Parts: sequence; C-alpha cells; structure tokens
Amino acid sequence: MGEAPALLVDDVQDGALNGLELKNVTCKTTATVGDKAYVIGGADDGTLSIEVQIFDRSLGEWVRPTVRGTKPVSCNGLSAVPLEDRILILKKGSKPDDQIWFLEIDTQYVRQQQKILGSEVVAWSKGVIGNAEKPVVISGPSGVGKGTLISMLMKEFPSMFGFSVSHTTRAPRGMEKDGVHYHFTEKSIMEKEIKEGKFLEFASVHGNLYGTSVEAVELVADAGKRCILDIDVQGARSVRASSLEAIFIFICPPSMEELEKRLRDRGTETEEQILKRLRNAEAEIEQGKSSQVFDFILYNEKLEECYERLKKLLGLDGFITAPPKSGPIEIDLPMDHSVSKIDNKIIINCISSGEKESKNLIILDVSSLKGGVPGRTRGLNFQAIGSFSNGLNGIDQLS
Ligand SMILES: Nc1ncnc2c1ncn2[C@@H]1O[C@H](COP(=O)(O)OP(=O)(O)OP(=O)(O)O)[C@@H](O)[C@H]1O
Ligand SMILES: Nc1nc2c(ncn2[C@@H]2O[C@H](COP(=O)(O)O)[C@@H](O)[C@H]2O)c(=O)[nH]1
Repeated sequence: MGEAPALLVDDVQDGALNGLELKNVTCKTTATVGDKAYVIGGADDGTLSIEVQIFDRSLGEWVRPTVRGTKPVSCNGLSAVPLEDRILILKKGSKPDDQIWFLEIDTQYVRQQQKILGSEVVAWSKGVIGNAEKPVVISGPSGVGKGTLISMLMKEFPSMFGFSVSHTTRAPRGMEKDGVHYHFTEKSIMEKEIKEGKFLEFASVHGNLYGTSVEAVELVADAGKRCILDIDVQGARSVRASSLEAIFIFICPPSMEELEKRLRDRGTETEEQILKRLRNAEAEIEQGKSSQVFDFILYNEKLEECYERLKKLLGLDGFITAPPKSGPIEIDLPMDHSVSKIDNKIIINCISSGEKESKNLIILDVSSLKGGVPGRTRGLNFQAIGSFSNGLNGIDQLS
C-alpha cells in the first residue's frame, strides 16, 4: 500500500526559504532533495527562461549550477515534485506540449558532467508520454554503404525516420548542403560547443572532428520520428555509455578489396584520404566485430539483400507502405491544480473555479521513466479520472 499523500510543492511566495531571504521571487518553487533545496523559477534578470539555484543546507550557501539541456521558457507558475534522480516540473498556463519537464539532478548524464566540470550540474529534459521507438545507431568503415542504406530507409519510410544531422569540421563535398548532410563548422567553434556540453558524442575521425549535438537528436524526436545516427565506432561507444537507449548496428564490407573499390568508385576522397580511411577501416572492423557495443552486424555484399535484412532488424519487413504516423500524446493541465505523490504516482488535482475539492484527477505514473538527456524523459504514463473542461489532447479520456 502507498504512503499517505504528501504535498511536496513548496512555493516560496513569501520570499523566504528556511529563514533565508530570496530577492524578487516571482513564480518560484522549491523542491528539497537531501541537503539541497532547488529553487526553480523565472529569472530575476528578466530573461525568459526558467532558472535554477541551489541552497546547500549542509554548507549553508547558495550554488548556481551549470545548466545543461534546453531551458524551458518561464510561465505563470510551477509545481515541483522530487523523484529519485530528477525533479518533475509541471508548468502552469503553458501549451500542452510544454507542460511536463524534468530537472535532472543525479542521473547518469548529470553525474558524468559533474565529474568533468568538478562542480554542480543539473540538466533539463522534456517529459514525453509513452515510449518512442529507440534511435538507431549505424556504424561501419567509410565506404561500406551506411549512407546508402540510410537513404533507402528514409526514402521508403519518410514519416517514420529522421536523420540526426552531425557537425563536422571537414570540408563539404560537391553536392553536400550545410544543415542537410552535415552542419559544417570550424574546429574552434566546435571545441567551444563541446565544452559547453552541446554534444551527445564527438570523435576525431580520419583527421576531422565529427559530433552529434543534443539538439540534432531532439529535433528528430520533436518531429515524432525515429532518429537515425550515422556515426563512427568511437561515437557509437560514447552513445552506448550515455543515457540514450538505442539499437546499435555495425555494417561490415564483404572484403577489404571491395571496400577499397567502393571508396575509389565514389570518387569523393583524395588518394591520401582513401589510404587513411582504408587504414582506419581495419581497426574499425575489428572493434565493430569484437566490442560489446553493437547489437547486430550486417554484411553489405549485395545492397538489396542487406537492406532487406536491415528492415527485418527494425521490424519493417512486411510493411507495404509506411505505417500511419500517430501524433504525440499530450495532456492539457488546467491552470489551477494541486499536486501530491503516492509511491510512483503523481496525483494532479484539477480544481475548477468555485470548487473547493475536485473530482477531476490526472494520475501520472513515473515508475518506468527512461533516458533523459538528450532532451527527453520518456516512459511517462497517465490516467485521467473525471470530466475535463480542457480535455486531453491526442487521446480519449479513460473514464
Ligand atoms: N552493396 C553495395 N554494393 C556495391 N556498391 C555499394 C554497396 N553499398 C554501397 N555501395 C556504394 O559504395 C559507395 C559508398 O557508399 P556510402 O557512401 O553509402 O558509404 P558510407 O559508409 O556512408 O561512407 P562514409 O562513412 O564515408 O560516409 C557508394 O558509391 C555506394 O553507391
Ligand atoms: N563519432 C561520429 N562520427 C561521425 C559523425 N558523423 C559522421 N561520422 C562518421 O565519420 C565518418 C566519415 O564520414 P564522411 O561523411 O566524412 O565520409 C563515417 O564513418 C561516419 O559514420 C558523428 O556525428 N559522430
């Protein structure tokens, strides 16, 4: 049986937190986890995003953490519910797709960032109802046919897959477009952005810097599509170690001779580059076959056969046309609500004007949360009880 409902929202409307004065507090909320009180709300300096400050009770001092992820824009009020490794934030008076957020405070990603920076880090991720399909990471030596296979998949299933557009410091090839094939950038800029935590992974490949930005993966998720990442083995290893749950596929050439032929026939690299890519290919193939990173290895000998096996792996064999795309499920929370928590259930009590008590409840189940950075916490489930004037977006009311 669950414990008695406990109101965990601690609005600091009176400007005081445990006897400490807070200046200009408007629409701020605190959530206490252990010795730390997280003060979350609109910035005092007039910026539009929600800011975070931490009061460390054990040290008796304020800490301004490094904040990773896209910050939510400020709103008319916030509720905060501490969970194990993150704080659930419900935004009042925001659009349905912008109401549920998580402030990660002790997730794998946050701990990793704290280790790198040696200071306090928190990270924002948006709450997503249900479970989206896992992203697909495709790796393999240069010239094996990754891009060709991905193009075929995107052409056949345009509404299902979205490509994660990487950043690179290499020069564009003839037909390549900035922002479509890659974000072409400069080394110094990319290095600065890596330090700022904008990249999910990055690696030096064949003498240039390549990386997947958190935003590149978020953009695909926002479009309701399954993300495909075309990255090298080092990048795949980094993603495997991150909080992003994905399927990892390694594409192998039938032989080194065939790989060389494909690279030469493609005609996009200089002789020096071809030789460098072939040298690197031997080590990549060895790592791809022996490492624990990859879930599947596909040999790309005959293109059509390899493509059919790829579709089978992704559960797409037998699809005559792409399955219909369903929009994201959203809940439209009313402006007036109170929040409590019983076990893994967050009870949102929706109070209509004139009512003292409400019979309208939304119950958010946070028992199966997954992931976090880059940008999204998935696995939220919900149940709606009663009649809602605001209604639920994208789903029928359950009772
Ligand atoms: N099974 C195949 N048989 C013959 N040629 C192939 C096959 N698969 C791909 N190719 C050709 O090989 C060349 C390299 O393919 P592609 O550019 O897709 O490789 P890649 O793995 O994406 O390389 P990179 O990592 O350098 O981007 C292309 O010209 C493509 O048309
Ligand atoms: N670790 C990463 N590797 C990447 C990324 N984007 C591409 N790549 C890999 O680089 C090589 C070379 O690509 P090319 O376009 O110059 O031929 C190839 O193996 C790609 O898979 C990335 O974001 N991160």
